[in-house]
Amino acid sequence: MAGRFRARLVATLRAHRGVAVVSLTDSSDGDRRGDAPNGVTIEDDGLTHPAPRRAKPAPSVPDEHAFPAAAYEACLTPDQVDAVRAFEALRDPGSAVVCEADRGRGKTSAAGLAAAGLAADGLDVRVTAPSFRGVRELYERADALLDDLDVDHRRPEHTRLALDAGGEIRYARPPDAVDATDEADVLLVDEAAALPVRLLERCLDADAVAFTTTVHGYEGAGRGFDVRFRDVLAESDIDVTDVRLDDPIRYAAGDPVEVWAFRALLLDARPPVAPLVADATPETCTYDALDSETLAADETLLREAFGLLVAAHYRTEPDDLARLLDAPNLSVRALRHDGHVVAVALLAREGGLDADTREAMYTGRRVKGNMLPDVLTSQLRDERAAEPVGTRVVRIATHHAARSRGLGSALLDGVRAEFGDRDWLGVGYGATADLLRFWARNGFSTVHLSTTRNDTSGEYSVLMLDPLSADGEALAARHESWFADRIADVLVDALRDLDPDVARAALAACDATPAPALSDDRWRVVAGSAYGSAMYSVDPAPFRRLAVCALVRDDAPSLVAGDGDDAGDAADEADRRERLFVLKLLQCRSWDAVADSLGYHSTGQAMRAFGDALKPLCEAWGGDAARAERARHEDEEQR
Ligand SMILES: CC(=O)SCCNC(=O)CCNC(=O)[C@H](O)C(C)(C)COP(=O)(O)OP(=O)(O)OC[C@H]1O[C@@H](n2cnc3c(N)ncnc32)[C@H](O)[C@@H]1OP(=O)(O)O
Ligand SMILES: Nc1ncnc2c1ncn2[C@@H]1O[C@H](COP(=O)(O)OP(=O)(O)OP(=O)(O)O)[C@@H](O)[C@H]1O
Repeated sequence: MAGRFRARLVATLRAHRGVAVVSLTDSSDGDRRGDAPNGVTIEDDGLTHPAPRRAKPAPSVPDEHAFPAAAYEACLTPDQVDAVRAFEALRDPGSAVVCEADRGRGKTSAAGLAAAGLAADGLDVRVTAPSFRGVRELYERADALLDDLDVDHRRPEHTRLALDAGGEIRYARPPDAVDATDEADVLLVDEAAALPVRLLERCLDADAVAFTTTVHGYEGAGRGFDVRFRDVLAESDIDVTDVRLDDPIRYAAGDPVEVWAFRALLLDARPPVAPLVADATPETCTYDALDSETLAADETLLREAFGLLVAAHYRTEPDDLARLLDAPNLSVRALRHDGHVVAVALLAREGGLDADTREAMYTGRRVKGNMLPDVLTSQLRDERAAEPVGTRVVRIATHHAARSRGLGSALLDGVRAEFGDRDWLGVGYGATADLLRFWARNGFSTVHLSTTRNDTSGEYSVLMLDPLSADGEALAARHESWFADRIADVLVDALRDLDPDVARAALAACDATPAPALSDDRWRVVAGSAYGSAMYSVDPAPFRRLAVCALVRDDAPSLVAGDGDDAGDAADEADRRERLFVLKLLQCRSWDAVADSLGYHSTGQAMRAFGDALKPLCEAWGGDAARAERARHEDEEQR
């Protein structure tokens, strides 16, 4: 049997009850049991005694209900009735519903019945989920219920169901849904655990919001719905109604195939329980290579390592387990405390490609398993990029009970030491300001920001490199300096909606040293605008260049000159001025929008802060031209 994943499937199929196993044979001596056709041997008929039966608890219409009775008559289980009833709370602004269930318990269908009930009341219902595919069931239930109710409705678009009398059900991708919470009366978030907590928090801006989540399965382990988002909900003043569906619909209770699928695909893999790793520190841990043979042979270790990787990522699929066990270019490294996995990294060997393959990659052929060199080669047109060999950190995660004590960094140190004979370490991930800081502190430098958003998380990806050899240095250096050169033009275009804090963090993490390189004429415009009444709008380019230098260079001065009395206030204002540079100079927003989003009292105040922020830059880099301009303005003021 080729492949550890296939071997696992076969072994678990044989070990689990309720799975029929037949062999195809050449002989015609027929079956060993009963009436199988020639050439087929039934090894196990898979029948269980008694056969699993779907319990048929009769759902009934609750005595009191706000949605039409037909919504409850359409339910298949009493649990589903309770869920639809709980969704009634959404008719009141300021409410939230959390509906939890295992797979196949009918939660998406319950949300569909509720959506129809709400829309029939004239409400606009916005539905979001990691993909539209996941909410087709919701639309089917809603459509059928509206038919039952004789409510006239149309489907003008695939993703929109509009009631003639008003009210609609409309799908939006998660990033778009959170940008438009004020456009609907109710927001329904399906598979909420598969979304980043940052987006879930923004969902709370909706008038009324419901989250449905899978308890088990990869999504249930996803980062943070239970760990962090529950706390956010508890601390908010929103009225939360919780409801849980246990009655199975898709399968019978205890269905052997469901049990087998859970086990074989590790749908319930979890990191070790917190007390086992609570005392872990870099000093108590061992750095271990978990090769795929070891993982395949040690179920507990596999569950812990895979469980941690799943918990660190929004969208895990069965393919990921197959890759972990079989992909030749992947490997797993972990820190273990008392044998338990407390931090884990999935690594890929990338690059080291010969000239022909590099040329093919350059001309557009996908060369599998080379994400980072591929982007540098095919998008950034660097045909030499795939020559050096590197280690890409595909995923890394530290147990939630042991974060921020140096374990993630220690694991990266171990990886760096082990793979020090390669040219680079690299990483690509959905950029957030916190993660950028984590990687920057670990020596990684920004070389690229993607120009399209991730459909589900709304994040832009960042690519970072940590060079380990002279070839790695050369690769990183040319992409760092190119990134610093081109980023201003990207921020005004494809990245004009990038969060300014992500932009700041990405620029700060870039190890380039761009030079202002301004002519004296241009320094006079900049200094004239810092110290006098010259206007930046007559020649924005030098200001934009200076903004990049200020945000990228390690030796850039603070944008708040002098040591004020209150260092904390000065640091806050320096942060705000950096955001001002991003929004105004790099993303070219209007003064009104900038003042508004940064909390300046007026555009005048924002403009003065802008002028003041330029002064330290003139002093550090402006030379004689800027000094002379300053002196002339000071003379003028004294006169
Ligand atoms: C490619 C990818 O996978 S990108 C996605 C990364 N993974 C995730 O986002 C999953 C969820 N997050 C995690 O698992 C973790 O937060 C990780 C992997 C990002 C970081 O792991 P940690 O073990 O917390 O890292 P580590 O402790 O080394 O550094 C994190 C912080 O601790 C601080 N720190 C480092 N060493 C110490 C120490 N000895 N004592 C106290 N704090 C420390 C760092 O300064 C850093 O500060 P920050 O949190 O303010 O940024
Ligand atoms: N009230 C209902 N009427 C008709 N079919 C239903 C109803 N509720 C559930 N089902 C059927 O049961 C199956 C599971 O339902 P649904 O997709 O709503 O569950 P789920 O809990 O969201 O599951 P998953 O997380 O796997 O998507 C679907 O195939 C659906 O067609």
